[in-house]
Amino acid sequence: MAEIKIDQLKERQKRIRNFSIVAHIDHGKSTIADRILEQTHTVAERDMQQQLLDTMDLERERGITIKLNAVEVHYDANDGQTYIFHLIDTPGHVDFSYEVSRSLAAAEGAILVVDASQGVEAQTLANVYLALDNELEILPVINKIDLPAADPQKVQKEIEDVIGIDASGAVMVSAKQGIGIPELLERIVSDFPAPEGDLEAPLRALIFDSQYDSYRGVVVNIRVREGVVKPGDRIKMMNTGAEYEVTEVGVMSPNAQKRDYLMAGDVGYLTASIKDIHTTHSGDTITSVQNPAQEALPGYQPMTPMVYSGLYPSDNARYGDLREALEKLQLNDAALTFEPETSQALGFGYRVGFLGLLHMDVIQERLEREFDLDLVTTAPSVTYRVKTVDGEVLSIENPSELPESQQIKEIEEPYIHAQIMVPNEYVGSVMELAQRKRGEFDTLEYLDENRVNVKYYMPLSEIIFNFFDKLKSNTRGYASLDYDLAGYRPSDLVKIDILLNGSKVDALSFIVHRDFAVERGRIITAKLKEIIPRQNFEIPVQAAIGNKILARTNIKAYRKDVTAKIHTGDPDRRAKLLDKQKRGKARMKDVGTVSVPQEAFMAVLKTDDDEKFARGN
Ligand SMILES: Nc1nc2c(ncn2[C@@H]2O[C@H](COP(=O)(O)OP(=O)(O)OP(=O)(O)O)[C@@H](O)[C@H]2O)c(=O)[nH]1
Repeated sequence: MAEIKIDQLKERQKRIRNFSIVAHIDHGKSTIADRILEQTHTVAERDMQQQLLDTMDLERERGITIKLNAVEVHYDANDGQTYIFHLIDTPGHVDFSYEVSRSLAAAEGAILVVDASQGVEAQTLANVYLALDNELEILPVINKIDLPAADPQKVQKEIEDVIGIDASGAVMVSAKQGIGIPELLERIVSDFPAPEGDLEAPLRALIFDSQYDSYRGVVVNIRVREGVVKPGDRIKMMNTGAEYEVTEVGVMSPNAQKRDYLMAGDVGYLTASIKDIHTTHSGDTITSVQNPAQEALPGYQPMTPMVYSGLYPSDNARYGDLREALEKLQLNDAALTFEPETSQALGFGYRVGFLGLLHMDVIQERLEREFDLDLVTTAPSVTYRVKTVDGEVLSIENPSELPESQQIKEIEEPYIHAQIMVPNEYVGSVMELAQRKRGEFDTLEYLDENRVNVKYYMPLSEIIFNFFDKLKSNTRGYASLDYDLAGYRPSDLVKIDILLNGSKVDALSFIVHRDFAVERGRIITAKLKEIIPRQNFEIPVQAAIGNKILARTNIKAYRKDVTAKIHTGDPDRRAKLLDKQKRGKARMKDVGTVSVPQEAFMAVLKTDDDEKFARGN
């Protein structure tokens, strides 16, 4: 490779713009990103497909962004120069806000997208504060101006009143119809600063993500802060101390493109035949072995999982595969934590920490799809803090580990501070729901004449059990929610054990407020009766606190052969049914003498839906 000329690099650096797009979910980030790729001819028209940056199948299927994605785009501006954009798309769901904060740390600017018909929502605020914390330049964009319900002027005023930033120059866009995109591209050049960063200083590059590739080893995504890195350089991870020789550097555009070098200001990837996944951590700094930097860059704050659940392979022999899969996923998902645990009912598995139920769902699905695992998952639980009579303080992530009640002095549970933005007319039903979920009212603020921000303190455990879905359905989809952890508070909590055929099934235990204990006990036994298939003996299902039985029902003896009724002789149909039955079996766990399907372990999550039936209204 020809020698790198520093003057040329300096010239190039002035033409770089690194920015991220932040918004509330569904306000149109991914569509705007698609339009930018299209109008800069980064993707040939024939290859253009919707949501181009959502590369995971899962993202496309669900229409949501899960992972951040960084893409290099070349833009020929009106001033005759070609600019290099690094566009970092980010997720909007509250569970993935850690991805947002990591991408913001790699950018100088943030495009703030607000839907012209919806206005400022809870995650608009949360994300814009993250951007302001990272000292990013903010460019407001009002999207979906084509919608009949669009009111851009009102939204402009709302951005100023609620967020407190100048929105007079907001770019008016319809990503769907391509309106306003040329102006947006010009404004990226004029409003966002070029990156700074000494090109001649020792290399310092922040790792913001990585993936495992079985051929090339770990592919590390970096933002270069200082210096230059190129193939052949010897590099060192400053925290883990591991050293490697760089084999390739490049950028995503949107597919991988090799480059001769990456320099201060660039966002790209690097490979170095890294086979040991334990040496590469998001938030670590890469430096040069020959000319090392003195100090690492500030990393990321470690994430605190909100919920824990037990993950067990259906086939116990695949315990090792599950560990390997979790380790590989962790590379790509810094918020994932796990520790081995054993269950009498389920055998060897892991207690895995997640940022929320969507995160849990996504991880579970990725494990099954990308690593071909069949999993049994236990119901999620928050971390309880237990003070014992001996003066010990225990952290309990698995309900079955709660000590006997006579050992417990006090149980504390995590609370959150929730902000719920909602039109006036729904305030009543939001408050009713929050109250029912043991919420404690904090304040109510008017956003404008017809929208309100309602704030509550609530137990986290109530939020994870369907609160968001309920909030949405009670407000016809208008409410948006954001929350922060707000410490621990003592609560009158009890553990409910479930007994099948007289034996306690540890993986089915759960913790609940004493006031709801009997009701939940009844609902869950009824649910389990529905879910667990009849067997050739009668199975009593009981819910108990200690030795006290709260509820009991029986699953009658009976064995059903689903194919017996098919007299058509259609071998295809018969084969299909048998196949379905077989696949269903893979998800069964033999617990003592009873076969329990996966669904049963999640039944406690569903108990909430049936509360109104239990109450008879
Ligand atoms: N009418 C109209 N619809 C739009 C416009 N921009 C985006 N949409 C639609 O709004 C929906 C959400 O758009 P996305 O781009 O997926 O939103 P997002 O903010 O990236 O969502 P997440 O990736 O899930 O956070 C999609 O159905 C888009 O087709 C627009 O300018 N006008």
